[in-house]
Amino acid sequence: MPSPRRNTEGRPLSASASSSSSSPGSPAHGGGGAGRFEFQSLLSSRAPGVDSTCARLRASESPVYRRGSFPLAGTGPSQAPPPALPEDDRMDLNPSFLGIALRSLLAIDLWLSKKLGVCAGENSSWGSMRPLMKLLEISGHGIPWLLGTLYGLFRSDSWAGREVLMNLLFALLLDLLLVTVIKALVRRRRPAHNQMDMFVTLSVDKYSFPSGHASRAALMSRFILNHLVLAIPLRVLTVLWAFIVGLSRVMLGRHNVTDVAFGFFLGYMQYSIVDYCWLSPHNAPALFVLWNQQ
Ligand SMILES: CC(C)=CCC/C(C)=C/COP(=O)(O)O
Repeated sequence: MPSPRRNTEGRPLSASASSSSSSPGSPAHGGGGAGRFEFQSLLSSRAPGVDSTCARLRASESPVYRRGSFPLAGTGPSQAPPPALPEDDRMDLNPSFLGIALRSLLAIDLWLSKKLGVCAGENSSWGSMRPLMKLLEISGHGIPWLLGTLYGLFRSDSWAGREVLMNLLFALLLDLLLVTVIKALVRRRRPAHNQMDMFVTLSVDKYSFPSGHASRAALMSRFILNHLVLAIPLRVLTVLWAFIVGLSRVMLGRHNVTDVAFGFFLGYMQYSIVDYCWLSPHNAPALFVLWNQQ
């Protein structure tokens, strides 16, 4: 049996007040009004203890209602305008709309990621491209970049070269650290269609947010563009490589689109940190002492 409708102070509304404005089937009444149910669920999801009647009244007290466009708007002269709500209650609706936006974004993210995961398995529609995608995966993996940087650092015979490579090493380690911390905090599972057959992973790599490959690719390409004087075609190729590494993560089914998008953003920002804290023999002599002794 439906509970009697109440005013904002919790007192039952008069029969005329409760029946004058809502009819079965109207969104306000709840008979088949899908919009109302969504609205109500949003309100109740924000405040778990609030019952549906209370949620309905909150809806009737929204600014939309006060402007007269909501079906619960009073029609009789006996109906006084609803009392003003405390500021907190009036603000309540906004986070719900943010919640809807976020949930919609997540739904689109999952749908798009599944659609793009065309190399997720050998039997997927683009399964034959999987070896190429895995090659791209290795090109953005941390191990080759770390080993290559260490090798260059110890082989370099110029101070300028050592300085750049020392900062590249710092950038790679910072990236590894930040991605590990965020993955451990967010703990978003990899897509269900992913096959966990990656080469050398850390324990946090069972999580997918953010994509470590995407962040490294963005970081490396910004680093290369800023510190290696390259011809235009090579610069274009560098940016293209970063983009394709990111795309290949979704095509392999390793990540959702938002993991890769955030990975790109993270890598981009990491370069700004590296650039701001740029290490040199002047501000970090201890790091370069090894070569001073040679
Ligand atoms: C073991 C080292 C040094 C790095 C791990 C690299 C790795 C496996 C990152 C995961 O990347 P995604 O988050 O894009 O899958």
